[in-house]
Amino acid sequence: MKRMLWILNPHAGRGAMSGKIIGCVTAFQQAGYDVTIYITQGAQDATRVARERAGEFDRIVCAGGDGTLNEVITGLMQAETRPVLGYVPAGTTNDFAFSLGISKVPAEAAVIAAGDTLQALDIGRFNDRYFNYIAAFGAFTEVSYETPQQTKNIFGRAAYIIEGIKALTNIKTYHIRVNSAETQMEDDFIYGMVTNTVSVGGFKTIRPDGVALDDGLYEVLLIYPVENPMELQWLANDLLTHNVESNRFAYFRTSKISFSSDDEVTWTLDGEFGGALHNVQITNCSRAITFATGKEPEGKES
Ligand SMILES: Nc1ncnc2c1ncn2[C@@H]1O[C@H](COP(=O)(O)OP(=O)(O)OP(=O)(O)O)[C@@H](O)[C@H]1O
Repeated sequence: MKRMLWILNPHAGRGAMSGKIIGCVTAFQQAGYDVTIYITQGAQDATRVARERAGEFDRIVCAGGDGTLNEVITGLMQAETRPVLGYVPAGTTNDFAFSLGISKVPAEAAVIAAGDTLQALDIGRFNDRYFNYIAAFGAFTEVSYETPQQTKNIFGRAAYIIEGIKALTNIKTYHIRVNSAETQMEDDFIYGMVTNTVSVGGFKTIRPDGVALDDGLYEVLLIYPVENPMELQWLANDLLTHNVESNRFAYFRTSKISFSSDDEVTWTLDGEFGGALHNVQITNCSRAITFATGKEPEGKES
């Protein structure tokens, strides 16, 4: 029999998994798996268990929100062998899962998690940590925790965030040196994000050729300071209309990028606190994780 480790955060999504476990385990067993369930006991427990036990199983399935998924992926990145990863979303937002066509209904997600539709995913290495879909800094990073599902892409997401902070008067500016093979700059920024676009709830991409989750590239968006509410409005418009020629932000794609600053910059990784840091090195670990997904994972839906 195939062996599965199911790592489950009992508190994710305010206990969203309670009452759903029988349906999920049934789906796993019907797919031919002998299931071991591990209930996480606190922060970082999912990372430890994934790292230590990955080699014992044919598949690992995570049930939780973005935070738990991030922890499991971190554990897999640190493990010697990496079994296929399945995901039963049980958080409050689940941007990442929906962009991969994974069902909101746990028993349906379990069928996908145990299924044979597989997709390689790029994983971001962020100093000695990892992220699945987004690393961001700036004044609005708390807001980005709550990005709604209808936000379709990197620009839409940023524009939404900016809409949300129009009432704020003091937007902090960060002086940062940015270095990648494609771009070197030193400037003031109010916000920045490095993201695997499609996975930020983004079914549409700004490039007609589409953006893949396994192309080894991240999209980088760095927003320059705004002086007044009118400029903030123009910035939001440029983002919403995908005006990549705008001089209000810098936008490019890269596989490796570093940020350094004299002052500490607070980052978020997949919506969780990523640290207050002077130096950040981000590398795209191309196709590092094989993920069990639903249908049509990229660029097809809206
Ligand atoms: N037994 C536990 N008790 C308390 N916290 C836990 C436990 N197990 C895991 N955690 C922590 O809970 C954190 C939040 O989980 P997660 O992000 O998956 O759920 P969520 O916050 O409800 O979902 P979302 O982030 O999608 O809104 C994880 O980062 C993890 O460290």
